[in-house]
Amino acid sequence: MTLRTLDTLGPLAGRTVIVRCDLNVPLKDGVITDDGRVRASLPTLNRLIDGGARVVVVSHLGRPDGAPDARYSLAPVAQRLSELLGKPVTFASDTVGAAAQEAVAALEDGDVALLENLRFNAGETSKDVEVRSAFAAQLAELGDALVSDGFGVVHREQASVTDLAALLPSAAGTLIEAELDVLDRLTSSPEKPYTVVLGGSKVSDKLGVIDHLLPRVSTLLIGGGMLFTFLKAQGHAIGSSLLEEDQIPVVLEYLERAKALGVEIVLPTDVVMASGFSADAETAVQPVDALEDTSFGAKGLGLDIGPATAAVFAERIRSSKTVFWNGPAGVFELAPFAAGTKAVAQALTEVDGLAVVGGGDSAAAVRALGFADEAFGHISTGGGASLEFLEGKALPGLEALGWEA
Ligand SMILES: Nc1ncnc2c1ncn2[C@@H]1O[C@H](COP(=O)(O)OP(=O)(O)O)[C@@H](O)[C@H]1O
Ligand SMILES: O=C(OP(=O)(O)O)[C@H](O)COP(=O)(O)O
Repeated sequence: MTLRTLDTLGPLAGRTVIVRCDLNVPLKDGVITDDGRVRASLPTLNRLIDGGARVVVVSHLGRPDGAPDARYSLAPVAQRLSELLGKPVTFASDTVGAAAQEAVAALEDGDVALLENLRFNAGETSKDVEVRSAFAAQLAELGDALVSDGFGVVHREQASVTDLAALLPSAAGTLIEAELDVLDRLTSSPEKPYTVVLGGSKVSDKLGVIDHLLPRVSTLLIGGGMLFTFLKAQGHAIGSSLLEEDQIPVVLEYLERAKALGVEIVLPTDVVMASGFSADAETAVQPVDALEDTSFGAKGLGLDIGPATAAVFAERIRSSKTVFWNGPAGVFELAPFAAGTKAVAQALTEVDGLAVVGGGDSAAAVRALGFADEAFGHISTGGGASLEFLEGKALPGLEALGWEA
């Protein structure tokens, strides 16, 4: 079976359509610091509005504990969505119950309501299928059809992502279609040389993707927090840098297999070491066989790839025909450790081919560093989701829409 797309729902004028978006945006003191996911949701929403549907948007934000928590309210998102759509968006203070029902009942054709954070209800993320289905049934009462467009959550088995799709006529929105189109090109017939750049801090989460990618890629560039597990595995002293010791055997096996397959795993030759995790820490660029040879010795933290490594990574990226990048090369949030990530991002913009950025933090990083979305072939709205897709895993939120991997 293939993905059910919007056209399969038929004319939507006058129908009440629930749209499951991923509006999980970063917030600082209640202010949205990167509205990329809201913008990415606009094409589907505008299509439904223009088609005369009554649009009920639902989403999660952060990981509240199944109960209301003001820090995770979607209220600031409702305001941003209204600005971007150029029309009022009614905000309902609950996802189900009277507040939601009233907001939905008041909608005219082409109107939009956003309901409060789905995860304020324990039923959304419950592992108990019955609890989840009961919540999904309450959601289903609010509409006649479901458009699922939250690509960032398709790897989650949650009420609004999977259970709800079984209760209403359902289809994927255009964001999910666009994401799959690009990710499919990365998995089915990537033009070679195909380079994957990995970094970030979720080391063990991401090592699994290497297992699947090794037979498919030409080159793997390893930066970010995960590089230190590789360096340690090769016998280097790494000071107090991020390390997942139990992953050392895994990493050694990858290095062996890469050699056998003729895949090049490029590890840094230099690293920016720091006296502490702060923007005013003392720093020193060190070759990888002398990471502890600074005044801060074994207390030093490796927080970015060094300039020689950044130049090599950039050259490899630029000379590739297909590039996928997940995970910042360093702690880009702090200016002294942003250069590696900036060099990687810049090189991706210069690829003569397909360059894809995947991951919440990687996407936020390129925008924070001043790059325009259009400079890249594609910026995926899902970090975990895009990696699981590349790993070839079954994604429950896509299967609920008819997709078969
Ligand atoms: N050397 C490093 N040590 C510690 N943290 C790092 C290092 N390099 C990058 N990071 C951090 O990794 C985080 C992003 O990691 P991750 O969540 O895995 O990426 P993504 O969301 O793009 O998948 C950033 O906040 C960045 O500061
Ligand atoms: O931010 C998200 O994922 P990502 O950080 O992997 O891109 C999605 O909104 C999913 O959120 P979750 O990981 O809390 O289920």
